[in-house]
Amino acid sequence: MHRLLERQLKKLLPADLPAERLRALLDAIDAAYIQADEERSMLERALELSSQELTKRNQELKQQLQEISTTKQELENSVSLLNATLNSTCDGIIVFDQDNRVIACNNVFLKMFDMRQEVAENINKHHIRPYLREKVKNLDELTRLWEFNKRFNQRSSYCLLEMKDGRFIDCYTNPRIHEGKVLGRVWSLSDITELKLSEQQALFHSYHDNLTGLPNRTLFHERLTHAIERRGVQQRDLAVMFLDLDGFKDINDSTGLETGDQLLQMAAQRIKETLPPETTVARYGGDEFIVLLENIKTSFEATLVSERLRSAIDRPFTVDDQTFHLTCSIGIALYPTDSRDADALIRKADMAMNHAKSRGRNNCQFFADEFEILTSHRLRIRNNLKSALEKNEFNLLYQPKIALHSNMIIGVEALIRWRRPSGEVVSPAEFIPAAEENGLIIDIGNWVTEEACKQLQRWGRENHHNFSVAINISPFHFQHADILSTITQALRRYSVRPELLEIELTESALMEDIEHTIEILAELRKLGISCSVDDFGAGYSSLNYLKRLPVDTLKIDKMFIDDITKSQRDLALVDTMINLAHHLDMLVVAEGVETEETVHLLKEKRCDLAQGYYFSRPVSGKVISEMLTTRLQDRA
Ligand SMILES: Nc1nc2c(ncn2[C@@H]2O[C@H](COP(=O)(O)O[C@H]3[C@@H](O)[C@H](n4cnc5c(=O)[nH]c(N)nc54)O[C@@H]3COP(=O)(O)O)[C@@H](O)[C@H]2O)c(=O)[nH]1
Repeated sequence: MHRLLERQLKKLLPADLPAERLRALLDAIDAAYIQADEERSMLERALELSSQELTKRNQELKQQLQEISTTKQELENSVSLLNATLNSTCDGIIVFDQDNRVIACNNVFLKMFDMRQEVAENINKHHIRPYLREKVKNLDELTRLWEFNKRFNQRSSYCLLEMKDGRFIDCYTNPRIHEGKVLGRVWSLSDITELKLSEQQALFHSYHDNLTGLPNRTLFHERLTHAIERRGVQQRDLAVMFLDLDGFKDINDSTGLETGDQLLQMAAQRIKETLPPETTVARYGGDEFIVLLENIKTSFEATLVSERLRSAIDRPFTVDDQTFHLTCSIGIALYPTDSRDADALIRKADMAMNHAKSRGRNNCQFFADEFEILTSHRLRIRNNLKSALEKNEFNLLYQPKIALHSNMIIGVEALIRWRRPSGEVVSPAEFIPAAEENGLIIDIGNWVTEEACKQLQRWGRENHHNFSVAINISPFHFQHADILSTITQALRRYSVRPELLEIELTESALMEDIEHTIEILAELRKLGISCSVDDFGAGYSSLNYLKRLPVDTLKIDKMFIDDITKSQRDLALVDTMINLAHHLDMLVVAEGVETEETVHLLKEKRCDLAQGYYFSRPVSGKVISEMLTTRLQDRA
């Protein structure tokens, strides 16, 4: 204790205060001071400590604030990046949390579903369904996807939405997974309408014919196969009808492709309209159509349908003020009678159609087993042609052409024959079409040219000059081979004058590529080789082409000549053809003359030349030599 305080206390306290009590008092005061000192220093210490703590805390808080601000900045950056990303994709995006609440969606999504932002944000599973029902056609598909997502919440899933407004929307969903826990789902939606439409278009084109819009042969085959499968259960019959427009190629060749196309479209429409709406009608090829009749009870039903089809095609067609008359040939194969197999039914209906055609067109024919034999015969012919050429099984016969005013043979038509080693003679009417199919017609045509020139040389050596040979050139040969060089080489090889050779071309051959034809005929004419139009009137005769073509002779088809003695109409037609040819400075040959009466009438009508069994059947070159010698002797 401070000495001054101690002295003051002693002065104030009674002097008789016992020393031990004074001591105790002073000690107590001393102790109180010491304690107060201690407390003060403790307080000071405490104050000092809490100030340090506050400073530290303050610093920490500052740091935390800094961190929060940085985090906020980063968060804002991320959100803006996320929004920019969401809105820069072409896909609609919508993100859900685990309770199916919308967390985010982009503008594409809003536009896709014609939805406002606040509506999207408040979507929940209760009101989304009626909303989607209004827009989505195949809601079942979406329901299926939701169920799948619920069951397999860690998997991605997909569905295609068909919207009621015709759009197609592709939906992909992916789970949002964090540390193994599913936090929700991200849906990505793309509008694939254009893709889908072009896919549908491509699919349509692969199953339909471009020109007529009818199913094509692939689709027909599929439908027939399905119908056969269903038949197994239902036990009802089917009919496959093969329909081919008669002589359509000639029309196409003479009028041009555009008119031909329009006619095909009109014919397709007529066929469709004639049949019940559920019937499958397909375009099988150029002018071929095929029909599938389901649930027929008797073959008579098929006959009735084919009659309806034939009369529908029989009505005149008008294209650009031009009227066309078409007919068709129909072949029918029945399930299960003719076959239980789709390919076989089509093949047999085709065979029956070919048979209907060979019976004179505008016909309907049911399949019969013997057609298969006929077809295989045709196939055999086709396969044997090559070796026939190599083995020299062909020969030429010659049919005289008579000048009606003088009864003299002025030339011959060369007609090919095929004599098989067995002795069987195959008619050119059978093997020429087969040779045209397999391309051998060019080799055969070249052989005929060579052989005819060789024979002309022989006749020349026998002093039969000024006497021409006409050779038949097939359309395929004329259009696809270098006919000019074949002919000039053969003429040169056998030293034959070009004026002695004539070529015969049918109307269809002449019209196939008219400009090319005119060019070649002009070249031939320059060389001195003449040309005649064979079977005039049998094809689709166009006076327009006659005017333009450099042809010298017109050969009237046998079918017009046959009846001129009985039919005034036919006689009038032949008369008109003769006059027409004369006006165009052409000679006229009547084909297939068989009677004296016919010859008489032809002379009356001033026909120039005639050819036919009345004068002579086709005979060998040797017989022709004899004929020429006899006539020369007769004249002498
Ligand atoms: N590309 C080639 N085609 C040829 C060749 N040789 C013949 N052919 C063509 O084959 C078809 C059938 O010919 P073919 O059996 O020889 O019959 C011809 C005559 O024999 C026959 N004809 C002649 N006169 C009469 C008759 O009075 N009555 C009667 N019933 N038939 C008769 O007509 C055929 C002549 O036809 P066309 O040539 O049309 O004038 C036939 O289309 C031949 O063209 C060949 O080498 N190449």
